[in-house]
Amino acid sequence: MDQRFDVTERFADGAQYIAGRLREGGSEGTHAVVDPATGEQVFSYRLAGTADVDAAVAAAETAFPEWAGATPGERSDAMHRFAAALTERADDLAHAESLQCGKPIKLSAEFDVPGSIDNTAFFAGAARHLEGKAAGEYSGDHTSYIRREPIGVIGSIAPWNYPLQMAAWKVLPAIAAGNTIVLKPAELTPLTSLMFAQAATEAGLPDGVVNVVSGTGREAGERLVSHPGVAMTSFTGSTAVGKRVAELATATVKRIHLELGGKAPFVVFDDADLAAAAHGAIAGALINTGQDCTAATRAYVQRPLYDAFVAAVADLMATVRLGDPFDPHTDLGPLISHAQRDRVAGFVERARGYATVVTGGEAPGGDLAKGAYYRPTLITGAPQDSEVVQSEIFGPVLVVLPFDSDDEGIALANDTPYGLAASAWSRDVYRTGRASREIRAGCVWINDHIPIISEMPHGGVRASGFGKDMSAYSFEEYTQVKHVMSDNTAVVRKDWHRTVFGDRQT
Ligand SMILES: NC(=O)c1ccc[n+]([C@@H]2O[C@H](COP(=O)([O-])OP(=O)(O)OC[C@H]3O[C@@H](n4cnc5c(N)ncnc54)[C@H](O)[C@@H]3O)[C@@H](O)[C@H]2O)c1
Ligand SMILES: C[N+](C)(C)CC=O
Repeated sequence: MDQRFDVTERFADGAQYIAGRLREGGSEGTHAVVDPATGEQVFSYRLAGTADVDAAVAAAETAFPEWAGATPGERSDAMHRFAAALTERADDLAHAESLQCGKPIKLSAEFDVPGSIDNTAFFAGAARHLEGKAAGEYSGDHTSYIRREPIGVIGSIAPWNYPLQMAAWKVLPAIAAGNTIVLKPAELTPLTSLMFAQAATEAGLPDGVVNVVSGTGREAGERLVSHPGVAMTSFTGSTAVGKRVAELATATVKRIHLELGGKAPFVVFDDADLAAAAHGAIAGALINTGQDCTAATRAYVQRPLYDAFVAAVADLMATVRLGDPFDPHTDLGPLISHAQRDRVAGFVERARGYATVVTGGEAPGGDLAKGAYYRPTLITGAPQDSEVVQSEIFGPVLVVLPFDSDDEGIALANDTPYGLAASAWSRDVYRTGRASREIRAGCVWINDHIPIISEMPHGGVRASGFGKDMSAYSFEEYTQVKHVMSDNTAVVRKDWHRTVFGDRQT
């Protein structure tokens, strides 16, 4: 463990952040945050029990009227201060993110943290842009107008792969719109969500606007989704858990937003820039050790480029530097846990029975043996209906398959239950245009794979869920539209009353 960041001291009061202060969880259980690069425990905390969730929801309910009643400009000012507070803490945030996830520090410092700060600044601006239809006399006798209102207390649940970014994506549009929130990060990775909430308080957001409960899905998560005081559930995680969350949220008629798993295709047409595509495949497949919902997982390469693409990707994979996440030269850190490493290895071992493991397919030895590391892995020859092509592996594994016609490439890209992201590689604008129209996904990149930006939405279709994170679309997810219709005629018996009462005099 890196000694520059004393987690135990920082979270000595506990890992629940309720009404503007840290406190111990009330569950019987404890949970250890483990540095996956070493297997050593970083921090142990008492998990949130259902009473902690209830207390957090109560704090959010108490804070709601004042926060919802603040002007958009006041909320915006507070969120600009929030962005500044995060900027001051950028190094600590990057450090904590790498410590709890095993992410290379260059990824935390150059992607996760600045991206989250930029999101905060974006939603500070979005707070002042409430969209609606024009007010007007649509019936002739009445003036109609739209109010865009906050929903209430939001209960959000996040995964472990990008804990800070996920906290930002859940919290920021919600509070910009005037809601208050209870966030449950994954139990493996609570640290940066807690620091994010602390920064909100330090920036002057009222106590109870942002609360964090650190607990398990079964106990804290299910209570949060079922809680009668929570008006909306927003969830990011696996499709399997998302289905359970949807069931629970539906039982209490909550609005739901589900960001679920992915199995992104990477379609390379025969006129593509081969070197660019091979580099893009490495970056897209290996970012965050492949633990990325939008990671390139299935490369479909048109036959004339297929052999050269496989060779180029295998060569590049051999140059990827696995190592200490805190070494600025490290490209690939460990997986989140030894259990996740073993899960990934299980997919690869089973694939040996029906496909070819071209490179990788093993954990490294030597100094890295105690961490949850796994070598970048390239698989060919897997049938389209096989497990490695159809299931989300969530590790540094890329499967490459050939295709012949453009029709076939697009059909194969669409042939999994998921629809989160995809990319198409070609120099021909008609081919990439067709791919962007016909591939069923929430995002299609052209000649790139992975970049995201605060102004544009992220979210899936089909088994990848529904709803949007980031952008003005996400802001709208966290507001509800109310129609106000005001009579202007001031007569007792209006024309339309005859539709109900007829012409009789009463
Ligand atoms: N679509 C996206 O934007 C996006 C982004 C990041 C990750 N993901 C997905 O997340 C998954 C990896 O993350 P994970 O392993 O943490 O996912 P997960 O579904 O196991 O857990 C996600 C969260 O749900 C909680 N949870 C578990 N069981 C629950 C229950 N019964 N009720 C309520 N909450 C429960 C967990 O504690 C965690 O906080 C992958 O499938 C990945 O694709 C999707
Ligand atoms: C958050 N994002 C889009 C970078 C990756 C999702 O796992």
